[in-house]
Amino acid sequence: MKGESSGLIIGISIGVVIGVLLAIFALICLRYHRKRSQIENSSSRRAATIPIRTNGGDACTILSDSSVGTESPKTSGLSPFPWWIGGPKKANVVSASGILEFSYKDLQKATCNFTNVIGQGAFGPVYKAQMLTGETVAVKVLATDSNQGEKEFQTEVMLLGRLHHRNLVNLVGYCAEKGQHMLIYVYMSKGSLASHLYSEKHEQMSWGLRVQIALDVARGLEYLHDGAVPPVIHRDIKSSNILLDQSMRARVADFGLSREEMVNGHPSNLRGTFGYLDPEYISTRAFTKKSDVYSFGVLLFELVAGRNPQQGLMEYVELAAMDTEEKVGWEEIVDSRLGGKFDVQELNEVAALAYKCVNRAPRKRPSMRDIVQVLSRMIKLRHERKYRRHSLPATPDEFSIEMDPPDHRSPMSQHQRVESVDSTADNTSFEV
Ligand SMILES: Nc1ncnc2c1ncn2[C@@H]1O[C@H](COP(=O)(O)OP(=O)(O)OP(=O)(O)O)[C@@H](O)[C@H]1O
Repeated sequence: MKGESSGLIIGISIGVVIGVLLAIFALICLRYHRKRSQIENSSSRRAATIPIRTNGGDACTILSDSSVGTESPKTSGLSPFPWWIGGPKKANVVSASGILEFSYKDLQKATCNFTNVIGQGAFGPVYKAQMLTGETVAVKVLATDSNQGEKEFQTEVMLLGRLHHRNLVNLVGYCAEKGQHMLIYVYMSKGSLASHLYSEKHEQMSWGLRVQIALDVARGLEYLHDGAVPPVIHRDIKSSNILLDQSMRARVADFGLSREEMVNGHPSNLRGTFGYLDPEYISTRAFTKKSDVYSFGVLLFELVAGRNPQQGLMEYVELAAMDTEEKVGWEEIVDSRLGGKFDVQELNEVAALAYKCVNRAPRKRPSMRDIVQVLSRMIKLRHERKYRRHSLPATPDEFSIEMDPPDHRSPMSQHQRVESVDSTADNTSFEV
């Protein structure tokens, strides 16, 4: 009798254990299917809503529409962040916007316990992170004293995640753990335009490169103003927010972040950076696309003159403008470090364009689309001149034209560059 009852107890126990195991298994299967369909939904939702420009070479190659698969990035070769395949398990959850969520632990490892500082901004420090796959990203840790709540942060990430362009420093992921908010961006190995303009440790930038950078920035802004849905106003265009990649192509950083300009540690109710701020915005407090155009105009003058807008650049420009006649006479302000190696006509056109951008009356300023047309036409003409020079004997005054710096880009990216010049060929007749 005793033996029978203990047999019964053992039988019931085994039954219960098997039952529990089966229930756990069923739960795991259910969760797996739910997660899979969630990822599929988010991917297809994203594919349908991301405003991706396909004209010319402007479509982003990192997170483009075609790179978004319907599988989890863990297993799919069509991951929105392809190099992450096979990375640590917890780190690649896809959020609703299609942006990857990284784990704090992995970022801690990748940044050598947050010691690889590459910069410090008003939001907080920026770290270089070496991922296990060998890829490098930049991790921006947002200040913990920020008032931004979890929900606002997720909303911001979702909004940022929609914006992709080859002239933007694209957001690739985020981390919201241990009370920290971090944004993970494409790593720009050559640092900021400001450091190239003002730091002794960099080589001087040629005139040709400066115009190319201006066009890259203009294209990034044109996308934000006219390509993104809804449109985005940058609000803080300045040389430290322009970052350069390995081949010195420029991308606009820090777009879409909500932040107030701090004065002595207190919010000033103004957003942007002194020296680049549209005077109209200062008086009306209304920031428009044309306020970005104003800041872009200041940036153009900065590229021409190699002077810091926070150290009297615009006063210097206003003085010089007294001796100019639209597209004539701007040589006076050119950066002496160019050693006279610049195309006089291009210089005058760029300066005249910049002067239109900083017009006190916003409606008289050109749009970013107009600006892209003027700059791309200038580069196209330069290419044509270069081509002609190769096929005809050079005339004496052509010797003063500065050649483009040698292009160290890959054959693929060189091809894209030619495409981007050609893509504007049909609509380059606009004159600002
Ligand atoms: N994606 C990136 N790749 C490489 N370096 C970066 C990247 N993002 C930022 N940095 C570096 O970190 C620095 C600080 O960047 P951050 O955007 O936080 O501040 P900032 O633009 O310099 O100033 P502010 O916050 O006042 O706008 C940059 O100047 C740059 O040198």
